[in-house]
Amino acid sequence: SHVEARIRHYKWEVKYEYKSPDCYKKLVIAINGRTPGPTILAEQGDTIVVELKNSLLTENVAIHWHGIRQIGTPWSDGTEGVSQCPILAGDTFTYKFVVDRPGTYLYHAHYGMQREAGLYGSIRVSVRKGVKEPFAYDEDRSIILNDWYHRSTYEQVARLSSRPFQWVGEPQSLLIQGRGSFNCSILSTPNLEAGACNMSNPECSPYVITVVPGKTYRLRISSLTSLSALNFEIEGHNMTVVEADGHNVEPFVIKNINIYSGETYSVIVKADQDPSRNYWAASNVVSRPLHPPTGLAIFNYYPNHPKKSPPTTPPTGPLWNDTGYRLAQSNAIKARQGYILPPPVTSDRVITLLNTQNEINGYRRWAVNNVSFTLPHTPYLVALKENLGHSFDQKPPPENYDAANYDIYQVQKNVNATSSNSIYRLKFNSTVDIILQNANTMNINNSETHPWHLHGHDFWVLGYGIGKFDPINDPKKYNLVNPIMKNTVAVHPFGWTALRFVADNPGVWAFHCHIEAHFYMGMGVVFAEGVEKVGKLPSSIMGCGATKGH
Ligand SMILES: O=C1O[C@H]([C@@H](O)CO)C(O)=C1O
Repeated sequence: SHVEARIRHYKWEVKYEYKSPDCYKKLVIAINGRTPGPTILAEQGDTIVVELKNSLLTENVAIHWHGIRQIGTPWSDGTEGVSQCPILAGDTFTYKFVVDRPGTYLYHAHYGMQREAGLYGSIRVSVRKGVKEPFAYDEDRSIILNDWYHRSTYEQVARLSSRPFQWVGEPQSLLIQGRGSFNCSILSTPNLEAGACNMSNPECSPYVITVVPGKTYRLRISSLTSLSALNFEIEGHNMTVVEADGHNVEPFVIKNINIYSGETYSVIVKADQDPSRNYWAASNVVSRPLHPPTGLAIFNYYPNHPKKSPPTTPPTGPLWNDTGYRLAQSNAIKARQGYILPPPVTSDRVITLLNTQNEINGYRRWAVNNVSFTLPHTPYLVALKENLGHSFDQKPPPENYDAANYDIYQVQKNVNATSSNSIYRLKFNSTVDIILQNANTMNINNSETHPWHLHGHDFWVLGYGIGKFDPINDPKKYNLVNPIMKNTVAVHPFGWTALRFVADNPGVWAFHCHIEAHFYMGMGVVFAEGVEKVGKLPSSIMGCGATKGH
């Protein structure tokens, strides 16, 4: 039977407010007074309308709908410099798009480094009424994991753009659904003025997941960290992974889950342990040696008091440098039987992207194939669709690097890079393979984890490896049988990840490292396809650069 799709209308006001998510008071960017912002709850096929008022007073904004492909509405992707001009302070902008598939998605700021100021939230799209999911549960909960910095986003970008380079450092705390606990006693006295840090502030009491003994829970766990790769665990409980980035996964049971910024997972957890006590739900940083204390929430068995501390020591997570452990989980994820969308067996084009840390005029940058990404002042979508001439670099970025002579285990001999508005023009409906190749940073014996996120598409994850990608032998090992489709995937230290996607969504789409500082420092590219098929652009996305007065 035909079910009428609904319009879900939201009115949001984006505003700076003082909040204490981890007990330390700072300015955050809130939506209707909240961080994380309101959860968007919808059903497959619904239209989401978000009327966004920018009340930041002196700052622009843009919001990206992470995992939503924006088919037919590329101007609603919310990516400043790519799909729209920024929303000016005082202006109201309306995002309108269809959530065409069920699953767990996110939204967050996509302008400068505003995401890390707290502008983010969940999108949960349920199956149409009458449609049965291949797994059962009694309750459905969304939990966003995050890391948290005490410096303002202005200080962060100023540090990253300074010479000599000033790294943003490790976050001060880890948040679970917007709550963390910073140890105020380690602050020097002057910072304590006016109660700037108060560990008994109710705003930073741990998030509580209340469960009824014997019931089964679908927990939608996602990460929007600025920097950290995380491992999440519910003490004493196994988790069965059933969904990743909106796709059903062949179920697998794990004790804890590695999750990278921009990823979403659904896990099934049964409240089947000793109900006389509570348990810790914990997030721990992996892949970096220095890290903030464990992020803690309480897995509360009803009717115990939700604030009753579990009697045990919280889980500390796996060894931070156990890449093999994380690689094994990456390899364990397969598309679920009955839900497999097989990839085309061959591709039309292979683009290899070497990820390196570089310098330009002494400024620290990240680059792919030695080209560091900068956003143009005129959004590509408008520039291409309206033929606004040379408002961005026309020179195609490199499709490869000198693999035969490049040692991924050494600091690059010449760290100097160039910069560009790197845009790859893809033939409409062509099949494209991307090989993401990781390498040593500018520090000896160091390679980091990079979660890459693609806008406007899902890609098949064909394979992972450690070491340099072998273009002859590694493709023979690709999983073309039941690869999972995702929109965000990890590239492990000194490793490679191979992806395939079909360029079938008219528009211009960013593809970038989801680490906030790394994209800001140039770790990204842009894909354009079928722009001539894009409908009439709304004038509301214009008003900057060459689009002024257009
Ligand atoms: O971009 C980065 O800079 C630092 C470090 O390499 C600076 O030395 C780091 O860990 C990053 O991810």
